[in-house]
Amino acid sequence: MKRVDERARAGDACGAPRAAGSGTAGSSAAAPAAPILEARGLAVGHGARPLVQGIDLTVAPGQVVALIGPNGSGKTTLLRTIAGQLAPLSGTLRIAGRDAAALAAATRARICAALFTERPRGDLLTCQDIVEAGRYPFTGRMGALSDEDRAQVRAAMRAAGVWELRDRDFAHMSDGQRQRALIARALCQEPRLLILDEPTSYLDIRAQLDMLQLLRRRARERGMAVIMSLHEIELAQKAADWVACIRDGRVLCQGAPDEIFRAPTIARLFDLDERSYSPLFGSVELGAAEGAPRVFVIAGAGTGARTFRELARRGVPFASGVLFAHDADGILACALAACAVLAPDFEPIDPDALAKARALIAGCEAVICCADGFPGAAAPNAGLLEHARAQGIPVFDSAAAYLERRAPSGPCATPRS
Ligand SMILES: Nc1ncnc2c1ncn2[C@@H]1O[C@H](COP(=O)(O)OP(=O)(O)OP(=O)(O)O)[C@@H](O)[C@H]1O
Repeated sequence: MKRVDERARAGDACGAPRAAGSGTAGSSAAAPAAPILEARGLAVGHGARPLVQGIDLTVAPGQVVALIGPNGSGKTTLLRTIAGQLAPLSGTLRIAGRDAAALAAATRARICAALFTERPRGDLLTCQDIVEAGRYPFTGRMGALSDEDRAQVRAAMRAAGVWELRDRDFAHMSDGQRQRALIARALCQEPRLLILDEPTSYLDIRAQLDMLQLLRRRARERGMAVIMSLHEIELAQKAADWVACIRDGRVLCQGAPDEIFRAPTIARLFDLDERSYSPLFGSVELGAAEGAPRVFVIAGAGTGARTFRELARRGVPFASGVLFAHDADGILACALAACAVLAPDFEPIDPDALAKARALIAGCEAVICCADGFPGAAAPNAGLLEHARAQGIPVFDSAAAYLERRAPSGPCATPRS
């Protein structure tokens, strides 16, 4: 148990760790713990030609680092290099303070566990047999498990939610169940550095959250460091302490999630329209329907979300306003509306914004009013409803009501009083 205790102390000493990275973000005031992984000027690739180069990355004990970037950018290649499956092309790579190239396989296996997307065949093996393989770096030549090893296996299987499946034929488990078993195998290896390639693949949303919470707990309580690639950027935003963005053969930028998950950075990394990414929710929307607005939606305080999404799904371009900029409807309208009229939060709505909204209403075939009322600073929006009625523009109370009465290809057929 000495090994575990020492590691736990390393985690405690680490506190809330922060990687040095390449300096794109600020630095912690606390003395940094000795890094478990340190790359300087590292180049990785499959042949002589580097795929990603100039990689400066530091991972401290207890830290969860996410690699994000488009398909084929080299995240797996970097992880395979860290795991020792590929040799670095140039630069330095140090693991637990030692040159990674000089680490014997057995030594590396006592420091690092890795899980990639390939699956072991597992013919004639049970789920527990597969997980037990994670203890082999610590067993003797014969591979006999001690009571302590078995306890570690049981604890890891329980933590990963596969203890109940221990006797199942591994080859006949579902993809998600196998993924959880392989995570248990990696965890029972008690790595100081856990290397995971797309660990959330195959997992349902509940299992994804459970797994990421488990990793965070291990990082916090035992000082285990994690470096993983993630395609779900909203999960990376929530689970990682540090995020490295890989694209165009380099680490485009790296930093704490608050620094990375901003619309311009994510839009540039994935070639997205800036408006479609919401840093507040960490989510990506499908985007606005094309064309001039046909409907004007009066909403606010989250009352418009269903209507916005329904119109977007049906390909109906819409405008909305006047919305407070950081109201949930204001944020969503920025992504889904052809035109959103916004006002500063908690301030009286500016007459210019109201005039703009009235002009948009005049160009629409219908108004959908989702708002229950117009309290406080939203009071002037009541005038928009009156304006629509005075203009003879039909008013509906939901997207469904509007879509039902709309002529298939023309303007709205039946006005609502
Ligand atoms: N064994 C290999 N030999 C040669 N090239 C390879 C090999 N494996 C991957 N590549 C290439 O290296 C590039 C980077 O692949 P890699 O799997 O590292 O990207 P990734 O960022 O993990 O992608 P994804 O998000 O799609 O999983 C790709 O162009 C890929 O075709």
